[in-house]
Amino acid sequence: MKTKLRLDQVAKSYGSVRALRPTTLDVPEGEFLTLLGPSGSGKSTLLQILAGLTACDHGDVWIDGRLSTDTPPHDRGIGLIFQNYALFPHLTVAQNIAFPLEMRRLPRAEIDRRVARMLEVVQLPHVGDRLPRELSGGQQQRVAFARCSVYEPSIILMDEPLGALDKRLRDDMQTEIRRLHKELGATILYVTHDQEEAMAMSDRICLMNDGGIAQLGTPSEIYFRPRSVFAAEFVGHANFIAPTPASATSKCMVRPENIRLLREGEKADTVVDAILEDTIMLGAFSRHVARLITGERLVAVNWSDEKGAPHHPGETVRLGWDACNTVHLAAEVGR
Ligand SMILES: Nc1ncnc2c1ncn2[C@@H]1O[C@H](COP(=O)(O)OP(=O)(O)OP(=O)(O)O)[C@@H](O)[C@H]1O
Repeated sequence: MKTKLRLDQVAKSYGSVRALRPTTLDVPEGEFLTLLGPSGSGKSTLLQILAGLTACDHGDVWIDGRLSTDTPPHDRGIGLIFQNYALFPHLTVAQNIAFPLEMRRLPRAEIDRRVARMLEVVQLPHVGDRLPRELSGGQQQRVAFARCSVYEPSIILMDEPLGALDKRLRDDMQTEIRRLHKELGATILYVTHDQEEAMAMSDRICLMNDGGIAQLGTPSEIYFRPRSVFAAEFVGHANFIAPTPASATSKCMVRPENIRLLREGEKADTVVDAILEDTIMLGAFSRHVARLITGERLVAVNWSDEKGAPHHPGETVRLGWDACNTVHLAAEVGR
């Protein structure tokens, strides 16, 4: 697969603040890559360097196989969408979308054709004559996407584009952005600090911490095979368990759905006794919280069982998990 974007040992500091440690990252053409991480982990800095809006102190940026470290933003062929995607309030939706094409002095007929097509793509064919304030937040977001995509950038950078929207609208827009990604075939770099959003949307997730890449992998790899305590805790719930004497790692982890509340006589590679503190029935799943003699709490999420004996807080239960579901963690990966 052709590499679309490459960061080679790119680093950035603001005075004494190290916003980005020397970072190397390859993004293949057509990939949807999400930068996920806590506030201040360097996500926006990385995106801004790619966009050319911030200069890096060290390293190089390659776009489409061309050295682009010093290329000005408007010559990078990159579309940008940020959280405060300001549409021009005094221009109609169609005029907003046409704007980048007018800047590029395309013929009028070509502009009209592309604007009409983009309005179809974002499924807003009838709002071209409206002003932005006559649209809902989600519709405005789609217009912003149309304005950014209309000149067909092959790379689109999005920094928390759904941050300002409510949950329902976010869900709809996530689906919409995925659909547009497929339709346009663009390479998308997407910044969020919302792990569920990252899981739902990405081909790969670049998990960032403390100005560096903590882990790079598919959503499934990051969830099931986190390499560090940070990665295990940042994505999903992590049950930390004592490492076996033979293992060289400092900590081990099991996901809640891999810990079973064992029935009478049921076996598992590791079995521990615990006091059940709480059971919450969530529909298809039930979530159990149990305390070990050592005081640690484990969370188990199992299929709900209508016919099984009901569980009560305070009762002693047996929890079990299998060796293949035990993940060995290195504490300091990515630091
Ligand atoms: N212009 C600036 N001047 C000084 N420090 C900055 C500047 N921009 C970013 N920083 C610092 O660099 C670090 C990384 O910031 P960055 O915005 O890249 O993080 P982020 O992961 O995008 O965070 P958030 O999710 O809060 O947007 C932070 O410590 C931040 O305070």
